[in-house]
Amino acid sequence: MEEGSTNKNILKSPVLLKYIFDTSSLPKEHEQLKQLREATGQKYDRVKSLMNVPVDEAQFITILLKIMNAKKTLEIGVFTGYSLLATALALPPEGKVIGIDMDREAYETGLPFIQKAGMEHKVNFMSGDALLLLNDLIHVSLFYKLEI
Ligand SMILES: C[S@@+](CC[C@H](N)C(=O)[O-])C[C@H]1O[C@@H](n2cnc3c(N)ncnc32)[C@H](O)[C@@H]1O
Repeated sequence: MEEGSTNKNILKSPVLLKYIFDTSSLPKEHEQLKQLREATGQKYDRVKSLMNVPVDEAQFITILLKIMNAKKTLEIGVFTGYSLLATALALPPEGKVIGIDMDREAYETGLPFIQKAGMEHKVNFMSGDALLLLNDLIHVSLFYKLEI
């Protein structure tokens, strides 16, 4: 299977997928995303590593975020942070992404690459059960009339 590809890829034609990966997706992958993906593959088994979005899907998310001119995003389920970092890279300098995951160790596996990419200032990671934390976020923002 092509590096960075999984059976979760958007494209289902293996030949077209290989062409797009070789000529576009992999050459365009940000160096820190590549390193985060490799570090995830080294720490976790193949099945668990596949929890990260594949490279083509992350690039599709990037396009959507840019078209929308997104400034604030919420990521529920971060794992080692591949899509979190792809999101942070796509946001403008003042952009913010709140990431929630109960698995802090997984987030900390990807954190050095978020830092090396200079994106840590955009990321607010919350460790815990998203169902509970989202309720807290709603109540705090309503109480303080905050725009989260
Ligand atoms: C598929 S992975 C996320 C992958 C990530 N979005 C990416 O593409 O790089 C799903 C993550 O959701 C987390 N998760 C599952 N249920 C959760 C919950 N109730 N609250 C917080 N995190 C949860 C798991 O710990 C896991 O890390």
